[in-house]
Amino acid sequence: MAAPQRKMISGLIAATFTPLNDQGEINPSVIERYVDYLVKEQGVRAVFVNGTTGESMSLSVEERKRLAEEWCQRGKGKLDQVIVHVGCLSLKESQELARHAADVGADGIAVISPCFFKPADKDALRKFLQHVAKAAPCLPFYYYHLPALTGVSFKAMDILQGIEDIIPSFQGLKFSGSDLMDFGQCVHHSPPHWPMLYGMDEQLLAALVMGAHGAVGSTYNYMGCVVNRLLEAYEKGDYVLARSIQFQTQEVISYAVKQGFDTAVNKQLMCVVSGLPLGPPRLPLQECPRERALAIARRLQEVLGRTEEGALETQP
Ligand SMILES: CC(=O)N[C@H](C=O)[C@@H](O)[C@H](O)[C@H](O)CO
Ligand SMILES: CC(=O)C(=O)O
Repeated sequence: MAAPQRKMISGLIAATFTPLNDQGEINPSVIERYVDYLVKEQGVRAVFVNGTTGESMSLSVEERKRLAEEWCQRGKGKLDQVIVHVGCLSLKESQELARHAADVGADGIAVISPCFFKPADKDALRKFLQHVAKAAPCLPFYYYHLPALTGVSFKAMDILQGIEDIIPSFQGLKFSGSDLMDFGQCVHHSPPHWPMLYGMDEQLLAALVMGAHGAVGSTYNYMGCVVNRLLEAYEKGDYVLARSIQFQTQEVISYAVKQGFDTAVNKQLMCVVSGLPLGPPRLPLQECPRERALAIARRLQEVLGRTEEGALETQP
């Protein structure tokens, strides 16, 4: 069965954090407020749930199901799309999550490569993806390319080539790598209705030039409103403004990197900026000192302020 036609996803997609309570249990009750925060405060209307940022590999299958369900339910009428990442080390678990995502009304599923036993070649990975996709044949399927974390670095282009023949529901790519030639080849050789989504927030503008339709990232949780202006400027052909906004987000991210930016720090930063009680990360990640997140938040505040002024300065 072919996947039904849905509106092609574009623009910014926030890779969501997983709310935990102080006991370290998932806390889905925060998700309703989280949705409202993204929509109202960040102008972000699409989410990528249970990915890297959501610490999916540290969650149980049951927890991932509960979170996917809550995001789909709470997002109804508010979010344009809820994409659920269902990649696991176990094919069976990925299939179970794919079926579940279809049952709870997700708009798409994404899968990374297994990364303990790694696929020996691109065909092994393509077969793995195919077997997951088959469990939810009506859901648009995205390949999530994340070589730095999976250690699986076949060219995304080699995974995509002719993939619609083995995965009829194949629908696009989330490319979290820095190889813009590979990304460009994916754009060049894919049908125009496959969204090509870029995942390194610090160099989104370069990916837009290369043909990205949108972006999935962690920083859109708290810099979505700023990066939306980058997208607008790019659409209008104001590359000077687009670049100055990208430079500003780079300043925030590079400052954060100097403070030891990882998913734990990122989550704490989101708590500080949004006021949402997202709780600690789960082991093996460890909570970062609040002072560190506050310092990054302050930098962010300064830079976002400058973005406003910078934007005004370049207006005609
Ligand atoms: C590995 C990882 O989590 N990547 C995120 C999503 O793809 C990004 O949004 C980064 O957090 C961001 O680009 C900052 O480096
Ligand atoms: C950032 C991203 O795409 C993820 O959390 O998976």
